[in-house]
Amino acid sequence: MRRLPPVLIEDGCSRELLSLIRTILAACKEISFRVGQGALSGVLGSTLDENIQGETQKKLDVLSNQLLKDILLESGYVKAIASEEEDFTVAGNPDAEYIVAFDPLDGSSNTDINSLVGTIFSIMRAPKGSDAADPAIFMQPGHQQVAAGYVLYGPCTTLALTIGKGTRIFTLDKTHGSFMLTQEFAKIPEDTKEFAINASNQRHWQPAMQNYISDLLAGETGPRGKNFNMRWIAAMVGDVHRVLCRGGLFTYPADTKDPNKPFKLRLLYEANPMAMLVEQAGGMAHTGDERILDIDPQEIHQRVSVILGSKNEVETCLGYHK
Ligand SMILES: O=P(O)(O)OC[C@H]1O[C@](O)(COP(=O)(O)O)[C@@H](O)[C@@H]1O
Ligand SMILES: [Mg+2]
Ligand SMILES: [Mg+2]
Repeated sequence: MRRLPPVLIEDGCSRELLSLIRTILAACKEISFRVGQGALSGVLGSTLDENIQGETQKKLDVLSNQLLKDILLESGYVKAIASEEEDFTVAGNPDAEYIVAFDPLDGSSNTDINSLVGTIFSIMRAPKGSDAADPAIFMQPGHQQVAAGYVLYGPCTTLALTIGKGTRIFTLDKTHGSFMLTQEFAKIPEDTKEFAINASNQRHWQPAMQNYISDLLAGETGPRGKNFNMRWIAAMVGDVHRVLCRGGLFTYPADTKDPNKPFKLRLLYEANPMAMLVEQAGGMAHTGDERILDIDPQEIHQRVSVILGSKNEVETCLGYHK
């Protein structure tokens, strides 16, 4: 079984990018350990604080963010970082080549129930001559990402990673702390009978999504002529991992529940990296209006609607949006 560094070098990964990825993974190994300690870690439960997006921060959100931020900034490999748990971008080494956006702990409401959580990251090049303190360096469409990945802290700790040459899956060998290649190339089946959506929002969806989901639920007796199963982990990282493993459609569509917040998932550190991983595994990732990776971001915590997964099923869903 092969370790991560030689695999990435074979894929043409530069030494500097490899060092940056290994730096992120060093923090993720520490997060994996803390998450795995559960109640023994002393960091379950919520803080008294909210992030800039008005969401209560879990103690593990804050700890994971601090671990990633410290190790990345100390490494000298990043010019700037953007995080779900930071109000603004943070400047790093002005001479570094890369910038990193991350969701330190995705699905953090799952920490208290011993369910799936993960870290999602997106790596881009800093534009030449850019100022490390200028948030505009993150305003690049997702197709410019040079690498994207997530680390899923589940019964085992799994890394899905792409540097634009397919999506590979690694498993953390906790006996010696190395990520080992356990799936050469993830390939999302084009067809599926499984979908994931938070159905409690159903009455707030737009008509296109209402119609699409009601046709899935009608199963054999409806226009689709086949039965569909439904799953919802409440952590995008867990739902996308299932899609990478066995296909499916995952969506968090626009809704009218809160007129100030029509979308849930964040573009820079949730939708973009997941879209790259999914496309590199042969799937599709769309908002309903456009390809996620083609969106020009306007601000670091921007939210978007997400429809991703098995190609033919995403296309069918998009057919309802025309
Ligand atoms: O609360 P809901 O509607 O089930 O939303 C779940 C979604 O929210 C998220 O948990 C948001 O991520 P964070 O935990 O990083 O805020 C997604 O991972 C997930 O798909
Ligand atoms: Mg998240
Ligand atoms: Mg998070």
